[in-house]
Amino acid sequence: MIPYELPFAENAAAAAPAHIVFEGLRKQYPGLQGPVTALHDVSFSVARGAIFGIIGRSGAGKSTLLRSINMLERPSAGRVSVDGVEVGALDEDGLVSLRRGIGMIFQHFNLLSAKTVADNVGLPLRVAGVKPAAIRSRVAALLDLVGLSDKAGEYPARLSGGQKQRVGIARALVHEPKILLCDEATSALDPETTQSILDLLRDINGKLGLTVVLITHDMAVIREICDQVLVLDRGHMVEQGEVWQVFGNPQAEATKALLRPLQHGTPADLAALLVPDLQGREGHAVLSLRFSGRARPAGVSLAALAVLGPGATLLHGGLDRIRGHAQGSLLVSVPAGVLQEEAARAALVADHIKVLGYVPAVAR
Ligand SMILES: Nc1ncnc2c1ncn2[C@@H]1O[C@H](COP(=O)(O)OP(=O)(O)OP(=O)(O)O)[C@@H](O)[C@H]1O
Repeated sequence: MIPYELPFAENAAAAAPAHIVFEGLRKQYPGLQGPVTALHDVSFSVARGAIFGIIGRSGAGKSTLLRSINMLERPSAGRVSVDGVEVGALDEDGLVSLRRGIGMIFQHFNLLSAKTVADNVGLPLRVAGVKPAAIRSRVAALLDLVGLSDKAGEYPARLSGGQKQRVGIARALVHEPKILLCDEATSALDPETTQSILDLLRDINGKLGLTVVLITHDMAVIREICDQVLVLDRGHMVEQGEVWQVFGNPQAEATKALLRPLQHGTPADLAALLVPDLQGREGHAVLSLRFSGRARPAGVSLAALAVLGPGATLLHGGLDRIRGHAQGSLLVSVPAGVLQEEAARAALVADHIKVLGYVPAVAR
């Protein structure tokens, strides 16, 4: 019998035309001990309507790369194009108009404390000379979009971090941008608030068709919201692709290190029991099964797991669903000698299977 499999959708954004293109981007800053190269020959593109994540450790070059999109940082070499226009070649008026089409939100919100929520959101429109009535209606619509209609008259000091970021998002959207840049937008927030802000960003991406480019050092943010990810390491692009692919089969050391906190390692109590072989004693083998989401995107059928036999025990691990691909790892114990590694591989279609060690019967 063929097990029923849930359908899964491939990411449409991956096939969409490029909205932002980076070609051979290099950035050097002057430093006390000579120039610091923050970006080395970075080339990639961001599809229109995608949520694109840039991740890397501190100092990897994320901010420099993000800020090159609206020319807050000018590259030392190479070019950035938005909608086919090279942004480095724009004159002052061109830059003003480019920046109106690119909203930006920040880790520390950058709100003006002496202005109310409504005034913070409306300020860019006032600066642009928009009439007060039009400002009022636009601000009201945006506060409604971010769920803050009842806070229009409040001052930022009386808002929570999540509410302040919602104001930041509303302000970033005043000029109806086509691109939203998010600079560590959830790094100052607790996990629950982070989730609500990511939900809002996804909602805005869907409703307004915005292209979202975000930088973060947190792989959980990438997993939660992004379609595509680029990994930077000391200014070099070390990995790029669809999020499920990069998570399911990371290649670069930097990616593996960034993913480690999210992975189900071997719990310490179990690791303490493991021996390299049983030396003729009875016991269990502990296997690690890893599923990358490629072979069985819809999930791992219980019928496939049943091949491990009635003596098998699921010990630890789990599957995540990333953009329609189920992936993760399971630690299982099976009576030693009953199951050959190759047989398990063939039956389970696990992408990676490894014997971690053995637990002698007495210690189990
Ligand atoms: N204005 C500057 N002058 C000199 N060096 C700079 C400047 N801005 C950034 N750098 C250097 O460029 C490199 C990349 O910095 P960048 O801020 O882009 O990294 P990042 O990945 O965003 O780091 P973080 O996560 O800590 O913000 C670092 O070595 C940094 O010290």
